[in-house]
Amino acid sequence: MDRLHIIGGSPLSGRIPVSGAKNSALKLMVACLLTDQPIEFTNMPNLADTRFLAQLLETLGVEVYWPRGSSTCHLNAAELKSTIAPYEQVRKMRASFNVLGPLVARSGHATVSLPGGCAIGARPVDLHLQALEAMGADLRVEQGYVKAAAIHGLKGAHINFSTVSVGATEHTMLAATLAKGETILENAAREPEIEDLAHCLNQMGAQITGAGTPIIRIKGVEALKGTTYSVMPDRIEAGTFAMAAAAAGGDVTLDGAPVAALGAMIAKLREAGVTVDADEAASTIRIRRNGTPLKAVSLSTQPHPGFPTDLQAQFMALMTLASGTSIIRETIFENRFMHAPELARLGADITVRGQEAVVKGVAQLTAAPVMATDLRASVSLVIAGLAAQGETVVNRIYHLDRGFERLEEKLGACGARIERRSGEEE
Ligand SMILES: CC(=O)N[C@H]1[C@@H](OP(=O)(O)OP(=O)(O)OC[C@H]2O[C@@H](n3ccc(=O)[nH]c3=O)[C@H](O)[C@@H]2O)O[C@H](CO)[C@@H](O)[C@@H]1O
Ligand SMILES: C=C(OP(=O)(O)O)C(=O)O
Repeated sequence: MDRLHIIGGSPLSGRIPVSGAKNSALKLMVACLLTDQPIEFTNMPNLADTRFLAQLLETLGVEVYWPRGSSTCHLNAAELKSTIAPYEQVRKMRASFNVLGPLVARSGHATVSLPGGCAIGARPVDLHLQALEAMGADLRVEQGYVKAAAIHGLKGAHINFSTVSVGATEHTMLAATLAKGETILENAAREPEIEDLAHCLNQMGAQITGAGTPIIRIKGVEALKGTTYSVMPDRIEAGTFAMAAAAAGGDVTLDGAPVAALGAMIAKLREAGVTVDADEAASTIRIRRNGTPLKAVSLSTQPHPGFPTDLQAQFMALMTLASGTSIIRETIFENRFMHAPELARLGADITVRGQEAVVKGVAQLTAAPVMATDLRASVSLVIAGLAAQGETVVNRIYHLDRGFERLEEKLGACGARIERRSGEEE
């Protein structure tokens, strides 16, 4: 099992290229199921999650051509050989569940394993299922699988989501592209990845308006066609490096950053006393902190355009070093503070009370062995390790490999002393 060894305490300096967005790529890849023509994705991040989804698509009959290390991925779903997404493949990665709607839209039926809960929360899929039912799918849940059929195709529906859900919004949007008639989604999620998916689907011939607002309209079409599409840059990866630079200190410029998608994060970093120069036209964000103390800043995670839950752990790592007390509220997932006890091993002072973490800043973190528990929690430990005195070992980094491409290489290029090693946990 791989682990990271980090010798902290030195500032970061240099440029970091931002990779394609995992959370966009996963839904874009699923869109290939909606057409029998080839699709080419560029700026595709090489991650455990995207490679894993490619394998599931292959199980369904999609021809995948994606050489190792390449950021261009070709998918061709000319003929599907299966409409069954097995437990082993959906259990390991929740985004796999999103093949359900497209398979039903294309083939009239599908059997897809329920994804189940995960470390950060229960994460039900009731909203996904309600939306597909509203579109005329006949659903049964048996032995952990959703069996769905719409032999005469899906039909447009008016759906008002009771909770803002990124996954349910994207899933329904995908399925509605081939439905008969118009689908209207109210209380839709507004995350930038939803706009990215809508742009790609529209390039494929879909008729979607309103993505990025709470009301999305999708006029169903007979068929979609192939396209070439560039995956948007990863705002969570960019935000993570911004916080690493802020925590370790130094001067780092992020290249190819989705500036407009990072408004809430940039505002919080500035409030904390970090100098942030964001240039939307150049797609760069420069982060500087040279000796200025960090100020404690409180926040509450919110659906976009609020502060993203996927950056909460990283911000907490930063706040462990601020002067004063910050209160961090997690409102999206019920169990997303597993990094708190691990950060405490590095000397952080954090008290978790339900959905709130009270972080009292300390003057210095000190190195320790720690354990990654989920994707963003893992990287928060890397951030803390970069700022801590001594050698921190982050164990179980397979979580990290789900969503960060060449992390050690990118940080190492800015002077971080970070190395991946294999073997027994430390
Ligand atoms: C692959 C991907 O893009 N993952 C992102 C996606 O996850 P995901 O799409 O799973 O997150 P959702 O936006 O759906 O979840 C938001 C909340 O709604 C609840 N809910 C969701 C669906 C449902 O049917 N019923 C229900 O109750 C969830 O349990 C959660 O409490 O958005 C999250 C919120 O920005 C991010 O943290 C994840 O990184
Ligand atoms: C929670 C995340 O991913 P997923 O929804 O795939 O679990 C994430 O990207 O932080």
